[in-house]
Amino acid sequence: KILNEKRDKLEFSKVVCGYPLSIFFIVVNEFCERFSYYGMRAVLVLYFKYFLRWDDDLATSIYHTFVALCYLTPILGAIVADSWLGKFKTIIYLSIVYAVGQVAMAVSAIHDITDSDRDGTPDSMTFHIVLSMVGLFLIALGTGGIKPCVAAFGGDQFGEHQDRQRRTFFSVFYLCINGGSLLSTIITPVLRAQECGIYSKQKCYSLAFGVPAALMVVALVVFIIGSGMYYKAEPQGNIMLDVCKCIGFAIKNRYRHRSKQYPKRQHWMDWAEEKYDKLLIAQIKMVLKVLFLYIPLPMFWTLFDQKGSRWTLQATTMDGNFGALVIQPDQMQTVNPILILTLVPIMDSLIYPLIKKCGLNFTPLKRMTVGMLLAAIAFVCAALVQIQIDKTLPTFPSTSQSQLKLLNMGSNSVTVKLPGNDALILPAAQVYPFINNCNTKFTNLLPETNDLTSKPQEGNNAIRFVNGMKTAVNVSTAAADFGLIEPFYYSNYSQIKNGKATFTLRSGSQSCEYSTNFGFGSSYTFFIHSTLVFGSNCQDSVTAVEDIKPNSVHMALQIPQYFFITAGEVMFSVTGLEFSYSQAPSNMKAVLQAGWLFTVAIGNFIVLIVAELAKIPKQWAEYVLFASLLVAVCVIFSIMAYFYTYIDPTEIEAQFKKKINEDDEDDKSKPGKAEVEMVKRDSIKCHDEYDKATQTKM
Ligand SMILES: N[C@@H](Cc1ccc(O)cc1)C(=O)NCC(=O)O
Repeated sequence: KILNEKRDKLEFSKVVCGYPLSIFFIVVNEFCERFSYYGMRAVLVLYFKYFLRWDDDLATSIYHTFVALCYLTPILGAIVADSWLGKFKTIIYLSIVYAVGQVAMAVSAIHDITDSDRDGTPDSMTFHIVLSMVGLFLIALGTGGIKPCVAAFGGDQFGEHQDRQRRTFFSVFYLCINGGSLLSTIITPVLRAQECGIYSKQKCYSLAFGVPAALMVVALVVFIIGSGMYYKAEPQGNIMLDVCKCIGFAIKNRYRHRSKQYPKRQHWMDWAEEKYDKLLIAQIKMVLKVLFLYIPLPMFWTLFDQKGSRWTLQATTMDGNFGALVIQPDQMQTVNPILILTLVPIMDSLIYPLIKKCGLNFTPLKRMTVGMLLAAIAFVCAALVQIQIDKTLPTFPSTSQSQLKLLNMGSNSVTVKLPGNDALILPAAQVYPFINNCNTKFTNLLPETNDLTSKPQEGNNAIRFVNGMKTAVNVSTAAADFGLIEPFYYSNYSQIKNGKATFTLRSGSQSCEYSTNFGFGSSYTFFIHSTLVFGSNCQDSVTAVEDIKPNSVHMALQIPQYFFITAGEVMFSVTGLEFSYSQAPSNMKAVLQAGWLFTVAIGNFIVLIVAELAKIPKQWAEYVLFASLLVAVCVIFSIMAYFYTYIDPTEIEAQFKKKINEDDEDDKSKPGKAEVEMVKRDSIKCHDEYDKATQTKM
């Protein structure tokens, strides 16, 4: 009945170029949903840091917890879909939850709501924190819950004879994911940078969250419009409960019959045969076989998800000047979806057919193995880039050392003699950095200062001023205020972005301007000469002393690592998504999709654990460690894959149903046995549906 219903539905539904029209609504829905998710995610850490005023550690932890939660909730969504509501209703209900969550985030970012004194900052941070946490929880529930359902629901729209089209669908589906995420990761940071507000203008996080919220509503509406065209498989009872009970019974029964007197069975699940239907046992075997194969997979995601963390940090120590275009470190991540949009069509229409033409059978599991190797190569590239960067980094004092910097404020060179060191000549307006073991004490040389102990963060430049004049000077730029600097004293460091900066130097009512260009990640001490005359050009009266060189390794060097990780993603992830669908029994498609997504969640946890425990001092060595781990895991996976036999679940299910049907016919001719069988079958819910399906099919 089910198969016939599906065939009827598919025959009735409109077909465009061999594809069911319903697919159009599903891919547009995915495009909008991914826009919503990645758009919101792109500004989330900044929202925590600058709106909620959390420190870096708290912001990063909550961010990663949220991402991990988004990949844990698919299990919940899949269970609800496969056992209770069906995929269609699950997608609708959870999309509403999702949209409410996005709206909650947008509202939580309106500072005016609690800004009663109208000073631009919220007065009750608790309100904003609670609302945003509720919002994030609903989003995680929604995005994760619908994720396995949408992919599986799309797969359901194809008939048995449409294998090729279904494979293409999964590729197009992946393109839509990346099209949506690419657009949103470009757009939402721009929206965030706008200023908005009712009483006072602040960075517009509410707009940056509001647009993704609107897109989620669009996703829901588009999905509902397609409603009449979908094939909607009915859920077949609480299948997960049946599966758990069946596995539990098999284990218990096996344990009860552990003595040697009982003959062994082919598979440990066969110990459930006394109580459970053979079809259900066969379906569980299919799922377990695939889940077993999933065990090594989280390692791929462990490497893949470091794009957003370690690789972005690496980019902060690099030069992002691409001529007309200046790329910020976090914008480098958009290389991934851009490459996906080019690589998926190339792979599908050129590389895979070419490999097939060469007579090679490039099976899904082989593709996934190659995908893992490519990700390992990407990390080797990252390590090589890191080695280049390390060569350009300054030497900072270790915990047992101190640093002394001497600045000659005079107009002539001076000779300096430090205890236990040779005399040195220090030219005018120059800094001499001196790293010294803590046991040598210098007294009365310089007042205590908090100097830099690492490269400036996020590709910014750390700038300070030293005032060599006899009068106090006020220094400011559009982005920073250095305050009033007393005579022969220095300001604190301020962070300045790359590009041209103009500093205004002011003393009383008089002022002058000093302009200069900055690269990425440098540090300068600007020395204001005693000869400066306000009201005239002060360009020649300020000397820039370079404390830390600007980043000199170009960000373009990250492109090879992005290329390899994305090529790996196309081979691993796009293939894995389709593999999880095609190898799942009909009643557990969403569950296996959720299993696939669960490997992503585990991968994210491994990042957190390894980063915490390993504490490898050299970043390049950590990259090499991750690459080696993935190669080791890849070898294990290829051995497991070698022993995996591909199945056609529809075919197996049909054979079982046919067999059950034949047995039924036999039983009808044997008086009394049919009743016994009926009682047995009543206890297995899914059995009936399949039985009927086979009868109609035949
Ligand atoms: N390639 C990722 C999407 C992506 C986009 C932008 C980024 O900065 C990072 C990742 C992908 O396709 N993921 C699968 C998914 O379902 O989201």
